[in-house]
Amino acid sequence: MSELDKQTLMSDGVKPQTQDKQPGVESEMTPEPVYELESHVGSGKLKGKVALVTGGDSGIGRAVAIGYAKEGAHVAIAYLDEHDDAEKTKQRIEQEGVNCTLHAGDIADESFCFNVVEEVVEKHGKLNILVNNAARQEVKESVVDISAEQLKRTFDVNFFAMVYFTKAAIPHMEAGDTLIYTSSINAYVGNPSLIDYTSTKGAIVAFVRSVAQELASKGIRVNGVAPGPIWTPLIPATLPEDMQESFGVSSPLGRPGQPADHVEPYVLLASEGSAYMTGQFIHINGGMYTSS
Ligand SMILES: NC(=O)C1=CN([C@@H]2O[C@H](COP(=O)(O)OP(=O)(O)OC[C@H]3O[C@@H](n4cnc5c(N)ncnc54)[C@H](O)[C@@H]3O)[C@@H](O)[C@H]2O)C=CC1
Ligand SMILES: CC(=O)C(C)=O
Repeated sequence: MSELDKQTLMSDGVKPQTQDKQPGVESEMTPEPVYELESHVGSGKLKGKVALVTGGDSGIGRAVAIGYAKEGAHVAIAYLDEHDDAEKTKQRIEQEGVNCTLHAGDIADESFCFNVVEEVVEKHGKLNILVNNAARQEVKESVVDISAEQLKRTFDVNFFAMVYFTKAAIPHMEAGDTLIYTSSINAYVGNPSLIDYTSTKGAIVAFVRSVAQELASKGIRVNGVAPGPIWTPLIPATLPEDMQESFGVSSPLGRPGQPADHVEPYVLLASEGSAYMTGQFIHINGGMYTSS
């Protein structure tokens, strides 16, 4: 049994629970997600680098932000308004002896995205790693129930914001720097109750493959991660309790994923260990989908 299985023992599934606002709050979850493992001992893979992680206050982004700090990177976090989660993450990052800055605001606003990048470069002097990870979702039974407002908001936050951050970051990046995007298993298998969300995740896959080709000649690598069912605030904040009943237990590995399952794959994509990878996606889904 892995350390993660021992710590979480969620092979019976999650206890369905609801939060009344999105983004959800990690400290209100029972059990709280596992975002850090003792088995991840930093070895300076990102020493002196500067990383910006959107959605880095909680869930997958928090795990990645702390993992990068353990590897020696200074970290900036963009998030909407979950200030308690963000402060807790900042405190943990600073325990690693690196700097952390918090940038609260709505990434649907293009000027906010450009300002965050400028603030990061001003404060830290450079930007080496951009993790485009923040997202939202709303369950609807049918495509005909998706309002124009929901469709626009989901694309604004999940896809257009990633494009804004990418455009803002590239002028500050050089050979060896990396861009990383969070997609979803849903982009590969479809999801009839998250059609707009799933479409944004498909757009991200196409975007990564295209930008990777553009930036290869500059030595800037562009990759992504496609998580499966992961126990994060997004779940109680957006999925009805009946959809949480079987969350992750039908995966071949028999449990929901945890944010901590993402740390070392995101470290790999940010570091020299993946020097010959670009335009690729790593699938973290307990074996629920096996392809590229
Ligand atoms: N939890 C899961 O089962 C899966 C999650 N993912 C993806 O993982 C990524 C991270 O999500 P989780 O860690 O699951 O949840 P989370 O709720 O911890 O993270 C979502 C983040 O997005 C940020 N955010 C949302 N709207 C924003 C806005 N308008 N402006 C600024 N920030 C905003 C929130 O502040 C939050 O930090 C997302 O891209 C999600 O689509 C993909 C597949 C499965
Ligand atoms: C699989 C997936 O993307 C969610 C959020 O459920």
